[in-house]
Amino acid sequence: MTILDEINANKRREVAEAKEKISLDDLKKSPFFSRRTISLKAALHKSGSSGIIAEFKTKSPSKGVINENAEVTEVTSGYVAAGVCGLSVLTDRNYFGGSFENLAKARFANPATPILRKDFMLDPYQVYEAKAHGADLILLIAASLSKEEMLKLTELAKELGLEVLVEVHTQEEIEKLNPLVDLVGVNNRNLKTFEVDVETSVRLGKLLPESMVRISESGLSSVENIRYLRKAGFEGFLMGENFMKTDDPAKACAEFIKNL
Ligand SMILES: O=C(O)c1ccccc1NCC(=O)[C@H](O)[C@H](O)COP(=O)(O)O
Repeated sequence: MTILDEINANKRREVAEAKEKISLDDLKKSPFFSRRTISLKAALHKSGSSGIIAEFKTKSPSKGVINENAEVTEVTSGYVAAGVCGLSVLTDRNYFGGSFENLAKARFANPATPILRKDFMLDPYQVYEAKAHGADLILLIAASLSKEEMLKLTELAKELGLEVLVEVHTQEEIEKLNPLVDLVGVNNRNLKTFEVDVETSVRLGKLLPESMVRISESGLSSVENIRYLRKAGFEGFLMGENFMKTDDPAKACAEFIKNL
């Protein structure tokens, strides 16, 4: 069993429990449900965009505890002041220390910035949850879904006004993309071995449909990484640990963006 299999099995249990506690009708009553969402794609295409999508991530399966003191409002508003074009907030509690509370806090603090609900999405119920807690887009991990499942979740997200970022790590996973997908993220981290290789983005980037907005995810730690990936056609760069492992993630992010 890989870590992704384990996380997904746990997620299925969590979703079943959540459905018992909060009905779809209740999720639809959230004040966030009628909110107009913000496009990450548009933010990436704005002239002068840094392309950085900074993640609030306090722990991970590969690194354990990354930062136990970070406070979501302070860090995410600092990221926005630093010039990121989007935020990613983990909502998985067991493996990443995330929560819906963090997502809602980031939403309140950053009303004009696109926010990704970063979680392991397997069930349509989770798409409603994302909208109800203030997200603008969701992540679908191709390794966890069939082409048909991915299409259904994408259609629902689009219906609710959410953008869809599909994460791929292999050529076979690219075959699962559908025309409704807004952005494609190449994960540089192999979720079976945790090995990180930026060349994965360059290799798979060449195989992606021309029209797709490309995001490189994981293991990015230097300005040189970003320049190299920009030349390879990437417009977005999802970065978590590099900022979160410092005492002041927002300051680290500001210094990084200043040097881009
Ligand atoms: O980060 C992990 O250890 C991990 C393990 C299993 C599944 C997913 C995992 N990470 C999720 C992510 O996509 C990253 O948090 C994101 O790309 C940022 O990566 P990084 O900049 O390396 O923190």
